[in-house]
Amino acid sequence: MKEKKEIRVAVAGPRGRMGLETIHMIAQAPELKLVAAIDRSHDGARVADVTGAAGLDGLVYTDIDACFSKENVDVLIDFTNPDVGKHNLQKAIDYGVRPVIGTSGFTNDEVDRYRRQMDEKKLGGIIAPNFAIGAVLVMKFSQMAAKYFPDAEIIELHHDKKKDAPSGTAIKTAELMTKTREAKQQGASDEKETLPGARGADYDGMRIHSVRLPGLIAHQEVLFGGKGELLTLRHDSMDRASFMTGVHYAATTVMDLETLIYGLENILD
Ligand SMILES: NC(=O)C1=CN([C@@H]2O[C@H](COP(=O)(O)OP(=O)(O)OC[C@H]3O[C@@H](n4cnc5c(N)ncnc54)[C@H](O)[C@@H]3O)[C@@H](O)[C@H]2O)C=CC1
Ligand SMILES: O=C(O)C1=N[C@H](C(=O)O)C[C@H](O)C1
Repeated sequence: MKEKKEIRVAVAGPRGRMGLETIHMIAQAPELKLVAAIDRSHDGARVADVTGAAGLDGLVYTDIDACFSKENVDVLIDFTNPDVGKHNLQKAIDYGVRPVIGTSGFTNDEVDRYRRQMDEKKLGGIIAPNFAIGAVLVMKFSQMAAKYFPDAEIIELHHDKKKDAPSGTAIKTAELMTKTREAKQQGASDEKETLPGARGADYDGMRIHSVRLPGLIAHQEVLFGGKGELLTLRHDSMDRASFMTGVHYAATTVMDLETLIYGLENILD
C-alpha cells in the first residue's frame, strides 16, 4: 500500500482564538506537520514559544512571501480577518500552496475570481464559512426546509469580540436557502421600523439578526414559520474544538482537489 505523505502546513493567525486551536489540533495530528506560522509580529520566533504548543518545530514569519519562499508548504490554514485572509489566499495561489480558509468575509464574486485562477493551476483549496459539522448540517437542513417554508428568519449569536456581522455562516445559510425558497419579501407589506435596524438585515427578503454577547461562542438558529407551525433548527458551538474535525478534514482533502470549494458541505460524503 502507498504510504501517505505528511502534509506540510502553515497557519496564519496562530495567536488568535481559531489559529491557536488549529495549532494545537495539528500538534496532535500525525499526518499534519506544522512547518511555519504567519503572524503580525514575532518574526523568527519558534511557533512553540509563541503559542505554548510544545514539540512544534516551525518558525514564525511576518512576511508571507518570505515564508512561502523559504519553507516547503503544502497547505495554508488561515484564520485572520477578511482583508488579510484575501491577501493570504492570493499569495497561496501565487506560490501554488493549497489554501484552507476559515476567515469570513468572502463574496461569491470573489470566490469565483479565486476559483478561476486556481482552476488554471489545478490547485485545490477550500473556503468554509463554518467548519463545525453540526453547523454545516443546519445549513443543509435549512436549504431543504426553505422549499416548504419560504418565511424564515436567521438569528446568529456570537461572542462580543467578533468583528463582522452578520456571520459568514448566516450569509452562507441564507444563500443556500435562496436556491430552494420562492422569492418573497417577508413581514407585513406596510411594516415600519420605529427604531432603525429593528427588523435586522435584509437578504433577498429574509431577515438576519446578529446577537453579540460575552459568554457566547458561535450559535445559529433558523426559524421557519408556516400556517399554525414553527420549525426551529439550531446549532451551538460551545467550544472551538467543534471546528477542528472540519479543519483537519479540509487540510487533508485539499491535497486531492484541483479546484476551489466554497463550503464544507460540498466535500462531505
Ligand atoms: N470557518 C470557521 O469555522 C470559523 C471561522 N472563524 C473566522 O475566523 C476569523 C478569525 O476568528 P478568530 O480566531 O476568532 O479571531 P481572532 O481575532 O482571535 O484572531 C485573528 C488573528 O489574526 C491575527 N492577524 C491579524 N493580521 C494578521 C496578519 N497580517 N498576519 C497574520 N496574522 C494576523 C491577529 O493578530 C489575531 O491573532 C474570523 O473571520 C472568524 O469569523 C471563526 C471561527 C470558526
Ligand atoms: O467569528 C467567529 O467566532 C465565527 N465566525 C464564523 C462566521 O462568521 O460564521 C464561523 C463561526 O460562526 C464562528
